[in-house]
Amino acid sequence: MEENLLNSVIKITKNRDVDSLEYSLISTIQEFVGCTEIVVYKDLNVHTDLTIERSISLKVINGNQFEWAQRKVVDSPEPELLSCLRSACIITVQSTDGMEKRWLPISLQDKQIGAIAVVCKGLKSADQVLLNAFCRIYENYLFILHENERDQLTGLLNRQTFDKKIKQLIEKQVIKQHKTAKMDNNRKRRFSSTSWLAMLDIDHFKKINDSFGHVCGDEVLLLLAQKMRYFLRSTDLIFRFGGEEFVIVFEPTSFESIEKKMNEFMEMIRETHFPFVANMTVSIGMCRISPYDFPINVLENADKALYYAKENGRNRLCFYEQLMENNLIDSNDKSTDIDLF
Ligand SMILES: Nc1nc2c(ncn2[C@@H]2O[C@H](COP(=O)(O)OP(=O)(O)OP(=O)(O)O)[C@@H](O)[C@H]2O)c(=O)[nH]1
Repeated sequence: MEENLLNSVIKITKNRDVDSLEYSLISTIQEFVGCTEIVVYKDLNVHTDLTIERSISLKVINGNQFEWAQRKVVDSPEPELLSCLRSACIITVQSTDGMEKRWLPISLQDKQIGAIAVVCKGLKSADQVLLNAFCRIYENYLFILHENERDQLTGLLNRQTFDKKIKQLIEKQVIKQHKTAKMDNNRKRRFSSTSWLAMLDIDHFKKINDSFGHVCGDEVLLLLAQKMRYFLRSTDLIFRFGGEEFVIVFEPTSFESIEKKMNEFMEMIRETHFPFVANMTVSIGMCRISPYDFPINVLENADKALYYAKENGRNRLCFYEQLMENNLIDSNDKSTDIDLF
């Protein structure tokens, strides 16, 4: 038992990203505590209202089948989950059939950021100790990973995390493509939307820095990051690539909807009163993410579209595929300066 426990701690702390950490945590709780359901909830904290996401969950069906579910925003969180988040206390509810549901709070730098919910058949005190200990190990390790994955100024994902996240997304698309290939045509149409990548750069940002200093420039960057988190879906991935350049990876959707969404976003930025700047605008280059793309090619395509937007008036949204179709850029053009890590 002790050796198994040590091995499970080693397994948890071997992870190098938050998603795999949560997967390990749930598997370990299941192995040592034995629950019928385990869910990791996160408070996304992007809107003034609470926005809760189910980060990952495991359900045991018929005693031996496991059903994993991925990221999803929870529309109506249970009152016990909300109490757990607000009070930072463990909440337990017992039902008449002997089942028990327990919510354990998770904090990061003294701030409640989520909770782990488990459903079990009455927990012995040794199991309760174990469960608490696993949650604390997860919490400590989450802090380290969080520091590694996030940009210090804006709290957005950093450049180093991009490669790993986009590889995961492309892998998922390949699997989905294989599944879609077996579907009939009507269902295929519904599933045919692709993911998109946007590269966004503030126009004339240097002027803000030069006129008001870097601290004021930083404040503008911070406010823009908040606007992005507020405007975009919690499942879209937002990275700060450094300086005044941001990259967004969108969930699969049609060209029409992403174009509409990004035009609305640009309009919102134009209408926002940023400190020190009368009218701040951004330029955006976008491209599709296809299942067999290499991450660097996707970045290059978006960068070419962004370069075109900058060279042709700024304050514009340009799609790589449209520019190519209209022969406005050349696919062999090597004008981009993307870092290869
Ligand atoms: N405040 C602040 N400024 C930064 C940071 N990183 C880079 N910069 C500044 O961002 C500015 C980028 O300037 P340029 O690349 O010339 O771009 P621009 O002035 O936005 O012009 P266009 O992109 O062509 O519209 C430079 O002044 C950098 O010093 C940062 O973390 N904080």
